Amino acid sequence: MLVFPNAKLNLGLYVTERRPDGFHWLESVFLPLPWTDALEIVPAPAGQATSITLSGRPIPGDPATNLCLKAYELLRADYPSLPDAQLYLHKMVPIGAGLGGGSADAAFALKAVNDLFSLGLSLEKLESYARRLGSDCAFFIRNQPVLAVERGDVFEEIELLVAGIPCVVVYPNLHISTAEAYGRIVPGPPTHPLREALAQPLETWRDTVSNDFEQALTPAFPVLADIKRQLYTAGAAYASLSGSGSAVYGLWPPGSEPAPLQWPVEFTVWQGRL
Ligand SMILES: C[C@](O)(CO)[C@H](O)COP(=O)(O)OP(=O)(O)OC[C@H]1O[C@@H](n2ccc(N)nc2=O)[C@H](O)[C@@H]1O
Ligand SMILES: Nc1ncnc2c1ncn2[C@@H]1O[C@H](COP(=O)(O)OP(=O)(O)OP(=O)(O)O)[C@@H](O)[C@H]1O
Repeated sequence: MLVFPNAKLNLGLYVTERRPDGFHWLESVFLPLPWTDALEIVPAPAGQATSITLSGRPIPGDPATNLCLKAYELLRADYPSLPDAQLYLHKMVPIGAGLGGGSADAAFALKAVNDLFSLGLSLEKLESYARRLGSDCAFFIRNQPVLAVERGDVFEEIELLVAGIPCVVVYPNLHISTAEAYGRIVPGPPTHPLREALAQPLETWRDTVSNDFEQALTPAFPVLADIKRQLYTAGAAYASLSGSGSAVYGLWPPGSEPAPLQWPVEFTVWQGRL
């Protein structure tokens, strides 16, 4: 079975409180972004153990710790009749980018195994497995715009008029560790209530919708502010860091087009529509 795990963007992100377990409460809107990896899962030939073959962008760390394998093993612990499998991951979404790429791979692996081996798991059950693999992971089960609260893994419905609008995402080839980024945050309440701010026209978001990681990370990584400035110069109506960075994105009003932009060769840029 071949699936295409997509990335996500955070539209506003407020880290409101540190929890006793070291995690944080947050409030953010998650949007699916059609920038994808490719993941294939097939039953292994007789006598061959479960394995993963990686291609594309190099993933730091031991392949044995890949989140796709972790997802497979998590289900196998509860469904021992699952056969050995071969996983093939072609990585295209930048890592340590705030785009949730690893979490998407894990969530899509859960969904693919559920379909391939007819486990019959409900979306709620898949979400509860996903939560055990990472805070961002549960979002990718339903993979639709939501207001995320608590650890970023509890969702409320939200109506947004962003489908199809032009978007540019810029990854400055800078891996920011999520744990380290949270370590730089001083939690506090949102400056503007997110749901209300996002109900207003796109052009107003610049003044009312922000990501707490931006202020926390920009002193150490001024390139993030440079990219944001360039996106606004190219006509973006709204620009922001995604998640804990380092990807920065711009959104353009419906019917408009980003002005041509020049980026250093080591940057990776995605341009398309939401
Ligand atoms: C920044 C976001 O991408 C916003 O969507 C997410 O909150 C990050 O989610 P994630 O990458 O799935 O994070 P996890 O793999 O669960 O956790 C990585 C590390 O981030 C920190 N972490 C994560 C989520 C959260 N609500 N509070 C935290 O403090 C913890 O130090 C944790 O050890
Ligand atoms: N399939 C995978 N894709 C990416 N990273 C993976 C994967 N499996 C395991 N990892 C590990 O997770 C780390 C990346 O996690 P990290 O949370 O920083 O980035 P991310 O998944 O790209 O998204 P985000 O920055 O939004 O959390 C990598 O350093 C790698 O060791």
